[in-house]
Order: sequence, then structure tokens, then C-alpha cells
Amino acid sequence: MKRVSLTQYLVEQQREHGMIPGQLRLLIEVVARACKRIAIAVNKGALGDVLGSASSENVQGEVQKKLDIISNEVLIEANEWGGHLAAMASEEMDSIHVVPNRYPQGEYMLLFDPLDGSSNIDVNVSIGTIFSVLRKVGHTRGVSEDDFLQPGKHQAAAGYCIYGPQTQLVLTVGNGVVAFTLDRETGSWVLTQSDIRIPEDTKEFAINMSNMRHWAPPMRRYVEECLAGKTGPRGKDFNMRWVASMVTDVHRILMRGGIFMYPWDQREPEKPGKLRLLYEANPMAFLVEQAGGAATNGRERILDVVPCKLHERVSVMLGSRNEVDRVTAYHQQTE
Ligand SMILES: O=P(O)(O)OC[C@H]1O[C@](O)(COP(=O)(O)O)[C@@H](O)[C@@H]1O
Ligand SMILES: [Mg+2]
Ligand SMILES: [Mg+2]
Repeated sequence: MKRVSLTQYLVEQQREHGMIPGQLRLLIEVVARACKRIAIAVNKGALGDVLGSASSENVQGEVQKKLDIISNEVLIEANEWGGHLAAMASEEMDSIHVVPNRYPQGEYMLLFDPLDGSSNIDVNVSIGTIFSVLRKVGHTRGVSEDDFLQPGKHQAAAGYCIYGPQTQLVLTVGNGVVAFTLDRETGSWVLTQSDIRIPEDTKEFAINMSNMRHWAPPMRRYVEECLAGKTGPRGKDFNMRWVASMVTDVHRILMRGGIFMYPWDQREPEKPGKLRLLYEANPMAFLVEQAGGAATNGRERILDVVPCKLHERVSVMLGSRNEVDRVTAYHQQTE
């Protein structure tokens, strides 16, 4: 079988399909290289002294894990040098990181959740890195936080790296979704799946059920109907999965279908949800739509939401189209 590398795939997207300019190709390669370095740190675990918490909190008041900080530093350092970027934003940083003038400058902006699934680091369960690429619009000099406040439909590329039994990079540049597997012997990313498609129907849902008592009525209705199984209104039995690493839950959905939900709940009623729009929901929504699925916040398409601030939160319902349409309709009916 002919092995296609990440570089070959990207060159093809650039030259034959005209999907990406050269700068974006190089930027994605730098992100992929950084993910390789993070994968090495993840694999070392206790041997590399990377497990456990650091003594700091991030802007959302969450205690940072050592790997959150290491992964953030790896991504910043790699992309400052060769990323063709104007600036970066991360779940782990209070404000944007403008690329200093001494480095090559570019027109792109990189956003990331450097380490997703932090609660799974110390228990050796799959975790990941999520990234999104936007282009700076307008010709104003310099770059500010406002430049990042674009709806997700403007993303030029998005993807994630999953650190699981295999290390995989899943990517979209707006021309479908592809997956690469890291060949540890050669150190290269090899294309292992192209044209990933999410089936329209599913019998598998993913949600943190322990929050059920806090949900809004439409959310409760949807899940109760799933739980009622064959003799309930849905007329079929559902299975449930919840890894608590968004990367891993969404990866499963891209591989075999399903619906993932992290809805608004009453624990923090003033926040629209737990997940972050710019670092988690937007890149995953772009991937899911490119794979034929759907992604909403219960009211509208996630990719249409115009962010008001960098660390904005959002309700998330994504995956197999017919299930996402159903749970979205339940929310819309109650408005
Ligand atoms: O413990 P919970 O609330 O079920 O949280 C699970 C969710 O929180 C997250 O872990 C948040 O990600 P971080 O690890 O980047 O903070 C998501 O990946 C996941 O879907
Ligand atoms: Mg996360
Ligand atoms: Mg994180």
C-alpha cells in the first residue's frame, strides 16, 4: 500500500485542490510537529515527571496540570519560530500571545486547547490537543483580541491530536476530514483514513449523566427518551459512553457515529455551557460538519455563533445529524 504522509497530503491540498495557501500548509506542519513533542511527554508519564498538578490556576479558575502547562509551552515555542502567525490564543492563557517582531510574521491566528481531558492525565486514559486556525481580516496594523472574535465558519483549518493507544492527527482544511497515525519508528504522520463520514443515525449518546438533575427540560426529555429504549417513544435501545475527554468522545463519534452533548445546566446558570467556543466547540464543530454531521448549541449552528470574548463558553450538541436535529428541535420548541 502506498504511504501518504501529512506533507504529501497538504501539498496535494495546496497544489491540486487549491484548498490551502503555502503559509497555512507550513503552519499545520508546525502544529503537527509540536503535537509529536507533546505525545512524547504524554508517553513518558511518571518517567518524565509530567503527571500531577502544577501550583497554578488558569483564567477560568481551574487548577492547571503539569501537562497543561508543558503542552501550552510546546505549542507557543514551536509556532513562534516557524508558524507564519500573527498571534495565538490558548485556553491556558489569560490573553492573546502576539508573535514578537523578531520572528517571521504571518496573517494567521492559531487557537488551541493544549491538553484536553486534563482529569484523565493521571489515570492513563486518552487525552488530546485541539486546534483551530483563523485568518486575520482587515488591514489594520498589529493584532488584537477583537481579531479573534470571528464565528467558527471562518476557520481556515481545524483538528486535534489524540494521545491514545495510537497517536493520531485528525484534520480538516475545509475539504473533508482525514486522519493520520504517527509511525513511531519513522517519526512520520501516515494517512490512515480519508473521507471520514459520520452516519446520520446512531444508537449511542455521550453526556455526563451525573448532571441530569441540573439540565433544562428539553435536554432531560431527549435523554429520558433514549433511556426508555425499545418500549419508549424512540422504539430502540441506546448505549451510552462518556470518557470525559472531549477529544476522545468526539473521536469515537467521527469513527462510528453517536451524539455528544455538554449542555447548559443550573450549576452555573450565567454561563452558556462548560466547553469553550473558540478552543473546543468551534474546531470540533468544523470537523463534525465536514464529516457530514451537525453541531449546535441547542438553538443555532455552533459555527454561526459570533463570540463576544476570547474565553466564551457554549452549550454543545454534535455528531450524527438526525439526533442533533432532534435534540435541537426539542430546545427550539420550548422557546
Ligand atoms: O468532568 P466533566 O464535566 O464530565 O468534564 C468533561 C469535559 O471537560 C473537558 O475535560 C474540558 O477540557 P480540559 O481538560 O481542556 O479542561 C472536556 O474535554 C470534557 O468533555
Ligand atoms: Mg478541553
Ligand atoms: Mg485543556
